[in-house]
Amino acid sequence: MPAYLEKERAVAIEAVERAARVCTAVFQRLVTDETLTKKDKSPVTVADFGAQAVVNAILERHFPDDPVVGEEDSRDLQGDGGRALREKVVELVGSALDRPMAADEVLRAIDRGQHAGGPAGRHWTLDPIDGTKGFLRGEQFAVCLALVVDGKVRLGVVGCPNLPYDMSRPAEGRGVLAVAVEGQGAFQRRLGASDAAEQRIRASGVADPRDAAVCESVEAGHSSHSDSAQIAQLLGISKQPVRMDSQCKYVAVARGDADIYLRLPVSSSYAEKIWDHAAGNIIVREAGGCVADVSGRPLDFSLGRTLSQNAGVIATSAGVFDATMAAVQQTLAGKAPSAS
Ligand SMILES: Nc1ncnc2c1ncn2[C@@H]1O[C@H](COP(=O)(O)O)[C@@H](OP(=O)(O)O)[C@H]1O
Ligand SMILES: [Mg+2]
Ligand SMILES: [Mg+2]
Ligand SMILES: [Mg+2]
Repeated sequence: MPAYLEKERAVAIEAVERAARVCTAVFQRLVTDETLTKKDKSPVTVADFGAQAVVNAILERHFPDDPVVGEEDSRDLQGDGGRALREKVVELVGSALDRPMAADEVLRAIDRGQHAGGPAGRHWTLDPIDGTKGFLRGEQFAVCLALVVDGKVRLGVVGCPNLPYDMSRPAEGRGVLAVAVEGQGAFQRRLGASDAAEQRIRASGVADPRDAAVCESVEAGHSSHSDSAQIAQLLGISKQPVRMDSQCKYVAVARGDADIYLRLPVSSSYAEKIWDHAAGNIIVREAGGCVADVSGRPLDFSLGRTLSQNAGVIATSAGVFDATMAAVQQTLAGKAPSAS
């Protein structure tokens, strides 16, 4: 009998591998001149669209009935205004899939990501490039894909093209793919390698919070750096936090490079998106770590496209979770983030 989600796992890995290749190819060629700005002010590039089209086309081929909750939509690629960008995306997708796709097929593939999500049945959730700002800076970013069944994340894949495979030996190359299926543990393999040997990964065994390493977003607009400094002080941590974009932070906790990932709300009106957390969440939990929001509640992926009942994210190795939550609550008590 095949293992639970065996085919889904293999297809998700293939999709993330191909999308990661799209992203790195674009970075080499286009990133300098093809940036536009979405309404939410986050930069989005031809690579976001190309990667979403590639992943959705692969998912559709293998699982035609599965809907997708994806970050991007094709609006910026439509009509005369979108022509130049559309042509680049179509060319990119054709070369990534080894077969040409017509423009309308590419737009349709991107818009397969418009599903509303929710508690019933299966859906995938995709962030074609998480950490867009890191991508544009040539730093960390990740291609993130997860499968949600009956409101719970059951499979997650995070591809990190710029993350060293082994942090203690950075000269040995970059490119990590982390994968986890519910109940089966978390693993890493080299991204883009013909040798796809997998290695089990585990969160750290650190027990004394003073020894913990903290990671957080590079962007102070995504997570409060001043609150994290206060939390670190309460925990007696003297080391500076490591700042890194994207769900690479979950991978860092899942393999013990870091012990605590803090994502502390800056605005009370911002709802975290499911594609920003689904894959990383299961990878940390299957590596033996813990994930909750700033109130200690588990992240609820059953409510649609956002984590509307959660605020912020705290992911840690198991031994420092309680102490971290206590310091988070002490720091945030009576401090409501602004509504802007
Ligand atoms: N005010 C805010 N608070 C928290 N996260 C935010 C935010 N505004 C944007 N983001 C999200 O932060 C993600 C990047 O996370 P990080 O800061 O950990 O690298 C972005 O994903 P994209 O880069 O896919 O757009 C975006 O969805
Ligand atoms: Mg975005
Ligand atoms: Mg994202
Ligand atoms: Mg994104």
